[in-house]
Amino acid sequence: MTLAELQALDRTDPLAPKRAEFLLPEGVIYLDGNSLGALPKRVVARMEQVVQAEWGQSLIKSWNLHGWIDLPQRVGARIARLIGAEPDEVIAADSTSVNLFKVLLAALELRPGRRVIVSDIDNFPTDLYIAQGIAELRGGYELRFVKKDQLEEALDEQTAVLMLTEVDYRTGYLYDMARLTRLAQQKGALTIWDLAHSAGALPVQLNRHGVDFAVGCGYKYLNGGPGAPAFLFVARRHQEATRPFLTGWMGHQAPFAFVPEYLPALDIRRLTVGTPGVLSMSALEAALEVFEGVEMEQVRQKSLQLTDLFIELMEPLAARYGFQLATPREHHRRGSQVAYRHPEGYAIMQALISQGVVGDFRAPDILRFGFTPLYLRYEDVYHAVQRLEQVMQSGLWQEARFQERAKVT
Ligand SMILES: Cc1ncc(COP(=O)(O)O)c(C=O)c1O
Ligand SMILES: Nc1c(O)cccc1C(=O)C[C@H](N)C(=O)O
Repeated sequence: MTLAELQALDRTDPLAPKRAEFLLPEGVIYLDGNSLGALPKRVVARMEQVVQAEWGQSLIKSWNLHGWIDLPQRVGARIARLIGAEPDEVIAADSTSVNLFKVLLAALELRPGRRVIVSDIDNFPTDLYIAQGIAELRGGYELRFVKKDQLEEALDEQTAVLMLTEVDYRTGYLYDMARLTRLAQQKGALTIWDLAHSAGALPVQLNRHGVDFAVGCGYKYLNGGPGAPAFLFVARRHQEATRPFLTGWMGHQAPFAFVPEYLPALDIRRLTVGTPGVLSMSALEAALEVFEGVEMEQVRQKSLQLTDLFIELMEPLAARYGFQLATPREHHRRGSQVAYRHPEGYAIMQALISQGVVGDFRAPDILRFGFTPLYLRYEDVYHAVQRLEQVMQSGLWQEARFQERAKVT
């Protein structure tokens, strides 16, 4: 497609007006919203209000006056709409890792006779680390971490939990949530889905597929800001039996009764622990307002068009410079990112970033490009590929080869 054709597409794109709701640096094409979402303008205004007016003027009265105490549930309810859940099944809290710890421990308790946790060996490491920690804490568990194509046969009558990330953080591979949930449940196991790379990126249907538990990030496609609170989902049918083990006072039935005995809250609040981070929760709440009036099907349609376009425009470069597509071409197996393998991936990405196209690198050899339909234009995809071509043609990437690796990639 030509640049003029892509600009015409941008003019008729129903999501195009959303871009103006973000603060984006001039001249930068941001393809890393799958790691840290861009800044919604309304977050800036909300921060000003929460800090100056609420904290500054109303001080402690704000917990009631400005609804600080209900933020985790309010934010959870907004996320619920995006992931196919009911408002009372989702709560914002802690980090994804901590939430995974809470729901994995609770899920194992719901399957007491079973001793196996199944996951993908290529899952995001924190998920695997949390399972390792829990297995050590509880003792007697087998961690069955296998390749994607062995997952099905790894499930058996000993399996307590199948724990997966819906979109593979490296390749963008999108799991069949419906099928894997069904297969696990047919064996009597429970499912935990990590939605870090799917919430806000594509339509998720937790209840339609009968998912038991889920967790996810607030700072990627939900744009809540660095270290934004994460969220967790517990299907209503499990809420009463789900035991909290991080039994902090915010998960108590009556936190302000200050009684010595722990009694879990009667609803999903039992999976909260301590005082919510009001500033970051407020930022996430404001960021989620950007999704008002947006249907996830719309987002998905544009996301697939953007990623299709990128793959298409990359074909000649892939052939000439040896980029190997690591992301499935099939729409139903692709998340909202495109990844290429290249032995010089790190240097190439550093050079590309220096030219204003921000993607990232994942060891050992993956160049990763995230596509966020709320603030990306079709035109951006064209320019991103052009700049990559310049980086390769000019040999600029070779200058980055011997640079020291950044601490955070
Ligand atoms: C799939 C997945 N799960 C979990 C995390 C980490 O979550 P947190 O740092 O909020 O614990 C990430 C990214 O950081 C991720 O990609
Ligand atoms: N959470 C991150 C951080 O604190 C620093 C740098 C990157 C991140 C990320 O989110 C990484 C991301 N989960 C990934 O898919 O690689």
